Amino acid sequence: MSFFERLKKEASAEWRAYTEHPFTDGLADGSLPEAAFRHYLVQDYLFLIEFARAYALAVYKSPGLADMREAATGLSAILDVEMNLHVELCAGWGLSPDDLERAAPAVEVLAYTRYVLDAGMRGDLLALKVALAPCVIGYAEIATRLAARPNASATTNPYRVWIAEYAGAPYQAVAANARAHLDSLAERYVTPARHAELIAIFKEAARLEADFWEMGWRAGPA
Ligand SMILES: Cc1ncc(C[n+]2csc(CCO)c2C)c(N)n1
Repeated sequence: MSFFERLKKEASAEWRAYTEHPFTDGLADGSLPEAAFRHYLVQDYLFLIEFARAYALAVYKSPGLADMREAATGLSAILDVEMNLHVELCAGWGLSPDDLERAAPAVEVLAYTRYVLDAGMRGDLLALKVALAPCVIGYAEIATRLAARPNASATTNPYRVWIAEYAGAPYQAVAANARAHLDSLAERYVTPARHAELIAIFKEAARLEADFWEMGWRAGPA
């Protein structure tokens, strides 16, 4: 079993609560209230700014050049690709990138991003990549599941662009690379004594992902 599979198995309750959250079903069939999606997306823009810092920290924490390049690719995927999706979708509501940057961050954004940055600052690159894994690999898994649903790509589904972005080949390749890199780091740096520490980090990050969906979900009409 790969290191990533092992993490997922050990954290199966947290992983399911995150990847099968009702918010994701609402995206798949288009039933998610717009207010919920909008709140999520604005907060996610702020989240991505902080996540870019975590990838920059991964560059700094990299023992070798190959690790550094992998982290730099992740940084660029956020700043040059993923945030464009947010800017385009938010422009549809009349929100500019400046408006997004000026929004007040929700506690869920602060909790998650501070947790990941702290795990990376006190730990090594492997600990940081374990904290980043639910985010990067989880979204690929979620989008693949959603894209297979009957209404996911229907023109009547307002969330089809979001699903297509994360289910599409370019993003799936980013996630596959992240997964392969995590497994290779684990081969180099995991010792039996570290398992508990790494599983705890993975569980916590998955739990904070579920809280992030929950934040969006609560912003929809009751
Ligand atoms: C709460 C939250 N979790 C995960 C992602 C997805 N994501 C964040 S960084 C990154 C790597 C490359 O862009 C990916 C896929 C998100 N947007 N928001």
